Amino acid sequence: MENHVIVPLESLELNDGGIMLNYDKDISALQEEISALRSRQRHLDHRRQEALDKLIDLKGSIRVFCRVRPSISTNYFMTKSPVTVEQEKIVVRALGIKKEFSVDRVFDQESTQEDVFQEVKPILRSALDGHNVCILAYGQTGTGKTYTMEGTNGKLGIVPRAIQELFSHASQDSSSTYSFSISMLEVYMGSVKDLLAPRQPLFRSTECNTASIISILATKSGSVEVEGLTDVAIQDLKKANQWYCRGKRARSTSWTNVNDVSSRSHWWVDDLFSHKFSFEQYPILCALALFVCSLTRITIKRSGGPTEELSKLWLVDLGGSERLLKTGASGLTMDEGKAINLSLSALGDVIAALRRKRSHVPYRNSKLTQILSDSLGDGSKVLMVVHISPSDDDIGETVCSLSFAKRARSIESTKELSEDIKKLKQKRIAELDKEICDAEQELNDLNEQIRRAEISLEERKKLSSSACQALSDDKGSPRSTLVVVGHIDSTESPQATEKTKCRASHSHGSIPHFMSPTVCSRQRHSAASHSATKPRLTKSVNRYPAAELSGNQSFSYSSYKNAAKAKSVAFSSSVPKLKCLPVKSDQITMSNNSIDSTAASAPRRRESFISRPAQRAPLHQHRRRMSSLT
Ligand SMILES: Nc1ncnc2c1ncn2[C@@H]1O[C@H](COP(=O)(O)OP(=O)(O)OP(=O)(O)O)[C@@H](O)[C@H]1O
Repeated sequence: MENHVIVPLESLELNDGGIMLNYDKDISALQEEISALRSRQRHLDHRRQEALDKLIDLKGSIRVFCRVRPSISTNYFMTKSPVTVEQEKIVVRALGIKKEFSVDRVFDQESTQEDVFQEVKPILRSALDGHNVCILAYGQTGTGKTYTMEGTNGKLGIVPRAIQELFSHASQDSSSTYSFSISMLEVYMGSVKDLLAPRQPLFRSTECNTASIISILATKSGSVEVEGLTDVAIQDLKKANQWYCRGKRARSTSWTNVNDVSSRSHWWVDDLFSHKFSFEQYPILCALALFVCSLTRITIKRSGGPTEELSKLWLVDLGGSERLLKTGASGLTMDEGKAINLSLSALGDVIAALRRKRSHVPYRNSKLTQILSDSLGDGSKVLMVVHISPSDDDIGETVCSLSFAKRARSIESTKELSEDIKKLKQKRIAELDKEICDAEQELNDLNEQIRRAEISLEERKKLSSSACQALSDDKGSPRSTLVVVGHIDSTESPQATEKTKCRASHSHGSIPHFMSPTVCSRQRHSAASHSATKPRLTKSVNRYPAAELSGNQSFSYSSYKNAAKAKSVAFSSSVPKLKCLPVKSDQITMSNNSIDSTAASAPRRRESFISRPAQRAPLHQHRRRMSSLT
């Protein structure tokens, strides 16, 4: 079986040393092109990052959103909701009192998971750019924190969408290499439980409990490490989802173990008298269900730039404490209530201190704020989604949650911006948005260009090594054939070009391309009918008498010099020159219908030549074999 190596004609250079394959030059030209594209890509990405930073800072690096849960009341005579919303404002009316709360964005009852995620997306880009990011869901139980963060099967929440987005971006960004890892934990009454560690039911025994307690360390560089926390490398989206689901299961399992409670959401109201647990158990269950903060951490490692960047994306479902008051819990439960209230109020204090740019930020006041301390402060981006219920019954808790939100964004709420400044701010935000959009568009185009250049480079490299092999491997691969593909005649029809392309591709197969009788005979015809090309051919060859022409379909070179000159006349190519490989003249036999000396300036068409370095078969032998086929 013969091996055919297709070589573009332009890659041949003939000089005193012989016929050259000049792939190296072509490869280095492509490498240079790729490196120029990459440098443009880095520059653009830097510009995009700067614009995004400015945009996020302008919008506020601590942003507070509010989401209103749809009404779930089945009461047809339900009174009008006390909560009304505007784009950036919530108004609560009760007992003739009207309270207004400003937030950065309100998601009303009709808003979808996609609407929420669109607002979250820019902050994720920030995490990929190397900033620590923290997204927190806060609110009364049953208001949709888990729905927003996790979602349901058909309506994915922020966490699965964020994971998808990270992987999707990583696969598109050819300027950097990203690696991700995931950790999941719960903070409960000042203890930390590792959700991805080998499973140990939290409440089965004291040993299990203590085994789950992990300490929090601050490193010299200022970053925070949760000592002993399982951190799993996630190579792809599928693995990421598997680990995320495992963490979620570990979380629900702990509740199931205690009480056979399948969900932490609505069970407590409906099941209060449903005989699932005794009245004595109930306050404890409430406390457990309400006061656990669930945290998912995605660690992002980005390399490819001058330095390796490491950032954390925290996705936090905060426990709510309000229901405790309604349950009349006492004893242990009240202690738990205090613990969670401490956590949440500590978080409020931290956020308020950061908003006011205070020099002292009280991170150490709770485990939660300690864990999040390097992701809430300077250079980090924080997003809190406060959840409220539209129901009249929950008015007290709604006001509590909104007061918390107000506290978190205290600077903005106390110092309202004038209309002019607001307009200027909006204008600048729109400009930055456009800048980011344009940069992203250009980056996508660049990515595509780089991808194509890399494919060409790979092809060149493969071709180069195959051609070298075919030319140099006299003994080892005696039957390898070099098929030279080049442009010759600008007058050939597109259909013929297609056929010759096809022939070139078929020459990879077991029948050598020059043995294809149909194409040859067609081309013989074609060459004969194109009498205009003949004089040019004769002219070019006549200038170099050593070049032998046989009929109108093939010729062979008997001297390198002549061949080199003939080629330079017939195919002076603008394509970068490739790797030089000396070959004896009789190793290459060119078979062709006609050669047009004007081809260099004419549009290219592909034509095939055959070189058989190993066999060194003279041209008449080729013809004999061809005729024996027909
Ligand atoms: N925006 C929404 N659209 C549709 N359904 C919602 C929405 N928000 C919440 N729900 C539904 O309301 C119920 C309670 O929501 P969820 O369990 O997310 O509340 P939660 O605040 O996480 O409660 P807990 O604090 O107990 O975990 C769920 O059945 C959920 O599907």
